[in-house]
Amino acid sequence: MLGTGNMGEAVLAGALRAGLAPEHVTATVRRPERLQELADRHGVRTTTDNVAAVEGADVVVIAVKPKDVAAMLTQVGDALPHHAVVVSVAVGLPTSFFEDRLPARQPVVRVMPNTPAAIGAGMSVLSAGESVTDEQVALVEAVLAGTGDVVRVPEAYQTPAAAISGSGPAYVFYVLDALTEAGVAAGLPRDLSSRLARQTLLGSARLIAETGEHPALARERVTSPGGTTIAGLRRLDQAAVRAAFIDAVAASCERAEEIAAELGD
Ligand SMILES: NC(=O)C1=CN([C@@H]2O[C@H](COP(=O)(O)OP(=O)(O)OC[C@H]3O[C@@H](n4cnc5c(N)ncnc54)[C@H](O)[C@@H]3O)[C@@H](O)[C@H]2O)C=CC1
Ligand SMILES: O=C(O)[C@@H]1CCC=N1
Repeated sequence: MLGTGNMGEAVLAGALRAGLAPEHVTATVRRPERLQELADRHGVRTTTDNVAAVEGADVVVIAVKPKDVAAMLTQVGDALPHHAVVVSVAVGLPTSFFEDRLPARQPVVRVMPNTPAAIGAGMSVLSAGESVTDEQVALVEAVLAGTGDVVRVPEAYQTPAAAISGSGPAYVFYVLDALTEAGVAAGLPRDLSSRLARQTLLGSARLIAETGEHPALARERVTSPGGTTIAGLRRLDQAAVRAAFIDAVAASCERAEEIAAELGD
């Protein structure tokens, strides 16, 4: 794991929970004070030496910010074992960005995970590059299996997928925070409001997951004619909340394209 920050550590934690042996994992960081912290929390080997970390590796996950990826590839490219699958989680950067900067035929897999990976409840979308075998994709899927659901998609879907499932937890936390504040505004103690909002979000998500029901139908079953819910939904429609979500996802997609353009691909 090269660059073990928020996302890298979440993927690491999920994979370890599902049985990946910590002694087979090396996590790199830039700041030496993170070395002991990561080793204590996860039992993995840690180092600031990216080149040493990739020696003998079968899978090399690159989890630095998109702007730091090119320098990382320059640094480790020649040290990568030929068979090592390079897995990128960087938003915006296509597999060709990596293939153009790595030795010929180095296998590259692009993954967009999300932070619930840390507790095995993540969503990852995966796309294989030019030189990846089915066995190598299966190996990456096996590593990711502990982080939650994994789906293989055409690479063209990576940008919108990043906007829905990659950034999505932030939007959901935003809604949770807003609902909690709304409860406080309506007179509930903060702890109680937070508990009601959190369990409602969890229960609603589980209900949809377990019944497979369309969310619009599930919403209709909460909405009594002339009742309280329709009064609230009407305000959400007046505030164009649905359109705001559509705009938010479009803005996220635009930003992904911008990042790719800024970084040369
Ligand atoms: N945060 C999220 O929810 C998601 C992030 N991503 C992607 O994950 C990547 C990382 O994002 P975050 O974890 O949020 O950022 P972060 O800043 O928390 O993590 C990046 C880590 O890389 C380290 N780093 C930078 N250069 C390094 C080097 N040369 N050697 C070793 N370590 C180095 C930094 O010190 C930092 O700990 C990005 O490419 C982002 O697009 C993808 C999906 C979701
Ligand atoms: O905000 C970002 O750029 C990253 C990518 C998807 C989620 N977080």
